[in-house]
Amino acid sequence: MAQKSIAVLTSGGDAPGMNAAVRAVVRAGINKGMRVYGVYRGYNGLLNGDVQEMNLRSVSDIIGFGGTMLYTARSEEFATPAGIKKAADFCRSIDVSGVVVIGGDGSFKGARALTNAGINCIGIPGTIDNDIACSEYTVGFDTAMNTALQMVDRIRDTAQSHDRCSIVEVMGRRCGDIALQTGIATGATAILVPEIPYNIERDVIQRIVNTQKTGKKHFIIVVAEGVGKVAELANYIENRLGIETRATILGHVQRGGSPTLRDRVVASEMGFRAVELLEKNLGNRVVAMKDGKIIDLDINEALDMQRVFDEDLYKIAMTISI
Ligand SMILES: Nc1ncnc2c1ncn2[C@@H]1O[C@H](COP(=O)(O)OP(=O)(O)O)[C@@H](O)[C@H]1O
Ligand SMILES: O=P(O)(O)OC[C@H]1O[C@](O)(COP(=O)(O)O)[C@@H](O)[C@@H]1O
Ligand SMILES: [Mg+2]
Repeated sequence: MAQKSIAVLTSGGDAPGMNAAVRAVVRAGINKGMRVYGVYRGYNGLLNGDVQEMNLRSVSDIIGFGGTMLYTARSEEFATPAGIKKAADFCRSIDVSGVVVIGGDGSFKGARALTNAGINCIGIPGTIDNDIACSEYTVGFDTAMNTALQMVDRIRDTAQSHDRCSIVEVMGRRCGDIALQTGIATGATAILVPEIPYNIERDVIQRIVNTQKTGKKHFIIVVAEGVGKVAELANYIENRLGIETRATILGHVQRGGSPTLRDRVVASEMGFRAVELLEKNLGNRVVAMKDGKIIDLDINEALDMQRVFDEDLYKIAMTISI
């Protein structure tokens, strides 16, 4: 029987742990007797023929590195019928029958389109945002949260020294998970997320005033990117309460850095599962986490799911940060 060839690519925003997933795909594939190609710069690599056959040593020493050794991109050309056909034709030209796509929901739509064009694709959730509905965990989330935690702890030191209020915006696109987790872990007086409608007077000002009454003099407010407007909020608090207030947007610092143990382990498990699926000639599936276990499910089912925000955790945060 001819040797099976598969490929692996990273797409959309990078996330710490993507390298660990690439390593797992390459090593598991070779271990199963497959030829494994690394595709550079997301789907663009399939359009430009920018691929390299990997060996066991091609992925040495990358498990602890942030970013992605395969680089990543957002490709407009790929997301067209002509682009998808071109990518599928290129895969056929090098005998690649399956592709592991490590990325977010946009990348999964691309994986579905490529599978429909005849190349089996398996998605692995790789994004710091944790915004993939089908999976309770996405590779990169733990590292990003821990980076945000360290940064907010530092901001708290200076806010405390100056009796100030500090507002910190964290990433997450339309998802408030990084904000919620970071807010709890840093004891934020208020946490604003896009999933929960808020009222500035009730959910920020009143919470600050209540804690002032019990002697608190510095305040951390964590705001999700999907809520934004942190400079306006800082002005509002300063004018309304006379508390000196500073706003910080953490930004891309959250996307970098060495992946945590959790991200390395989950990425390794997910990469291995993706190769097992391709070995069985399955496509159009997404690897995910459910109840702490690695599962896989149909990509259409995955893309149709609606994310559920952890309102119970939000209520706990609001109850104990007083
Ligand atoms: N509906 C779609 N059909 C085909 N390809 C898509 C589709 N949506 C996104 N893609 C491809 O996936 C890439 C990454 O998607 P994007 O939404 O930017 O990031 P992420 O995967 O992190 O959510 C896009 O640049 C595009 O090439
Ligand atoms: O790096 P860019 O293009 O500025 O994009 C920023 C966005 O990417 C993210 O960091 C990660 O999102 P994706 O994984 O979906 O690409 C978001 O939190 C943020 O909104
Ligand atoms: Mg996304």
